Amino acid sequence: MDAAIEVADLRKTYRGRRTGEVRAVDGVSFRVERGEFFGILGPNGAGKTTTLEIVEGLRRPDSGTVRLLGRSPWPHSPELTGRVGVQLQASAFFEFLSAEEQIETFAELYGASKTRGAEMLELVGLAEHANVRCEKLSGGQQQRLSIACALVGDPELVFLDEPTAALDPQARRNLWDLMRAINAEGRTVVLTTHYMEEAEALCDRVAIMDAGKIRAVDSPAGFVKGLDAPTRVTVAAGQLTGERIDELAAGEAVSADETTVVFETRDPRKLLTALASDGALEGLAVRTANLEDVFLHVTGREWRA
Ligand SMILES: Nc1ncnc2c1ncn2[C@@H]1O[C@H](COP(=O)(O)OP(=O)(O)OP(=O)(O)O)[C@@H](O)[C@H]1O
Repeated sequence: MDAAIEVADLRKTYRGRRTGEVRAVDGVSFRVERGEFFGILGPNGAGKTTTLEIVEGLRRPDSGTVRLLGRSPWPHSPELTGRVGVQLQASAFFEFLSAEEQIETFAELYGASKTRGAEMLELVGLAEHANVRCEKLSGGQQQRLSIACALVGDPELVFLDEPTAALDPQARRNLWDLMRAINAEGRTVVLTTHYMEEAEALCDRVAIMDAGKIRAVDSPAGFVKGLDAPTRVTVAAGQLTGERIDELAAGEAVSADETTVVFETRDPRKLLTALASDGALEGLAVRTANLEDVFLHVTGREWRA
């Protein structure tokens, strides 16, 4: 079976009078398997949206090739229409339509039934707001409606471009559950995000993008493991003697001041067991490496989303 997406050496340069030349996409290649939850993670301006638009067939690259479910998305391929769902920005809605009218418009476009439209509103938790005009929906509700519209044609592959941008934490978590459910149904999901924890929580694999290039692709756990970074274990000072601190550090890095003792260990389980038996767990905080550390390692720059 063909891969869901195969992208080879994509390039796109924008030329503006004020901005000059911007190499938005600068030699991007990646492959997404069917059923995968694939993330493109990068700070603002990294080139995520441009990449996605090219892959979706909405924008033409200067060079490079894209295969979407085994076909070229450019020029427009009618065979891909129902098979691929693209989440449009909520601002693309007709604001005077109700949620129900909006999804029915999309359903018609994709040749889906009105019933399917109603089911999708139900799925994203908007059934009770079916008669509310789009402009009156909250930000989170509009994002959910745009996801419902992307799903109405029953696509195999769904593109979501920063779906949780500007949402409050609760609305974001709700959308995470929805995205997980969409993927669990067997659909391939491609998500762009500049939220580290979102990529970490949802994606099977993540492409880290910066300045028009994909710097690395791996699973979140694979990235962190590859870093081989120590775990930082912090406890409140005053619970351990200096001698005991050295003993527990067992030759690994440790720092102490008046308020805290910070161990950097590659064997956190052993250290935590020892701290527990010493009764020295007050103020305990454990921090393992995360994608932020990975970004720094991969790009040489601090994360600046
Ligand atoms: N239509 C355009 N004309 C000129 N420059 C553009 C255009 N669209 C994007 N750019 C520039 O190309 C670069 C990549 O933008 P793009 O929107 O693809 O990045 P992004 O990673 O999606 O960022 P964001 O999260 O801010 O949308 C940026 O420097 C941006 O200013």
